[in-house]
Amino acid sequence: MSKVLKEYTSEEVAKHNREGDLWIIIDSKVYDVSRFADLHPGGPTVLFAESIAGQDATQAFFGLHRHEVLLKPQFARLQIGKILGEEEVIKAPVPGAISEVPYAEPTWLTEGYHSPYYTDNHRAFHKALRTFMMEVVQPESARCEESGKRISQEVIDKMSEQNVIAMRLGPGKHLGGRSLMGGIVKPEEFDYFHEMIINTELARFGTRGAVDGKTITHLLNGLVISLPPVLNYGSPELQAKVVPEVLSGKKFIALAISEAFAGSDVSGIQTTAVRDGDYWVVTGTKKWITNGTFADYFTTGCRTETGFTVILIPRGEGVSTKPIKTSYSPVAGTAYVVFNKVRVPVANTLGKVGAGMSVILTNFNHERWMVVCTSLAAQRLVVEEWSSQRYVFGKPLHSQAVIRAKLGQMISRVEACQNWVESITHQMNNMTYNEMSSKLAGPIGLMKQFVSRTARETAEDATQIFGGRALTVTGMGKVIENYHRTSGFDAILAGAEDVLGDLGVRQAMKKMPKDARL
Ligand code: HEM
Repeated sequence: MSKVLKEYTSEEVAKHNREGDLWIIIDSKVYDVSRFADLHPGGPTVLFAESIAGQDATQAFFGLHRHEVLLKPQFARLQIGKILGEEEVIKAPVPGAISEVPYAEPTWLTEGYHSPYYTDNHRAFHKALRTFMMEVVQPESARCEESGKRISQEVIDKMSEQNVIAMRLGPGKHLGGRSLMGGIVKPEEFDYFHEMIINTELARFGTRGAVDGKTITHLLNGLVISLPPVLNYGSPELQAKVVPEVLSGKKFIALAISEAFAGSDVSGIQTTAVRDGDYWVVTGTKKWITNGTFADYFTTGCRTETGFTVILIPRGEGVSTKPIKTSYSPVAGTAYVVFNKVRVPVANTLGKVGAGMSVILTNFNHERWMVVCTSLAAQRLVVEEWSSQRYVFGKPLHSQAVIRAKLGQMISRVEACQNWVESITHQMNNMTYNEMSSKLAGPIGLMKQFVSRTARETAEDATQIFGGRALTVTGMGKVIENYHRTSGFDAILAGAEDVLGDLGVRQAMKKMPKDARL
């Protein structure tokens, strides 16, 4: 129940203007900061200034703090009343609401614009999902940001109740019989635009890596890349055991391909699996394994007598993991994994022995497209940050032409990427799996290269605009700092940027008509 707030006049507030008896007004709300002053991260003296103590400090406050500061319970309780006859102007975000900041949302979500791709069902799904994310996932995500711990089982359970985990794998038979977002979308209706909505909403929390976005995104990314080989190539018995455990969020799974020796170069892999009756004996190490520190299963690339084979290894005797420190979140559980003579039933082989390459390749296009979606959403969030510009020489920063030029570039990039990914998503919705493999591998490679390059350009531009603020992990520039630090990851995850650009051109060259001449 919200408490009834006392009402004061500005004159009454002005009387409390000294150390030990200090009130201020922010956006019509009256705060008693008498005792807080000594604890204030910006120090007490700034609060004693003549223009602040007992005064309306709205502009000074919003020039130095994000709005979320006032919403934190420990600071919200400093409010003792409001100014008589005035109402707050700056409102807390409403779960599910669409941002009104220009270009903060794609056009399909912007009032008065149209899209050929999204139906009313996509819109209803989006609204329900954003509300759920803001109410359930975002607060947990913020807690994890501070603690460095992975998200709680309770939140994972809530996500699996809505079948968010299953939906992250995209359309398909694994959705059969499930109630998706409380039944808003039927399993057979669920398409790649629904999945794109999930990917973008997950990445929309404002910070990546150590914080919100990737906390959650990465927790589930391990699954998105490692479960499809089980779904597509596991024996019925293996699927019946593993898939429900993972999709209900009770167990975790990681893709274990890359090694310190070989990066993602599958031909250089040194982890071996040697047959011993009905068992494989697996020995070797894996590096950079997303979700590895807490995974219960590892979809593992092994060298076998006849080539490269993928085997599902449960955590057990001989499996050990240790965290790798990266420049983003420990919550992603990035691990170094050691397999020491691990005995795994041969029945855990995914696909044919020696045919592991096709098992791994099956999912590449989908994974790269997913990275594009999440990277794009994070890029758009950086564009949204331009709404909170600091004042320089008495004017908002964007009154400078040089800043507007940068903003123009940032907006153009995010809109170009958005249009490209929507066009590709439309193709995915209308192609068979084989058509996607032959027609989209190249364009998705090129698109991923483009999106991750623009990400870094935008990170640079935003850093210049935000100046020193963009260097600090907390405070006004925190979204930019995080984006600048982590946007380069998307250039590496799911295939290095240059390699993917090259793949795109090589695929196109294959389709060049023999008689093409100028
Ligand atoms: C209810 C009132 C206030 C609360 C709860 C509050 C809280 C905070 C917090 C949490 C920070 C750390 C920000 C971060 O890095 O995450 C901070 C920093 C700061 N605050 Fe406040 N503050 C209040 C009022 C004010 C006012 C009125 C001023 C006016 C001058 C002010 C000046 C500063 C400064 C200069 C910093 C350091 C900013 C920086 O490092 O960039 N604060 N405050």
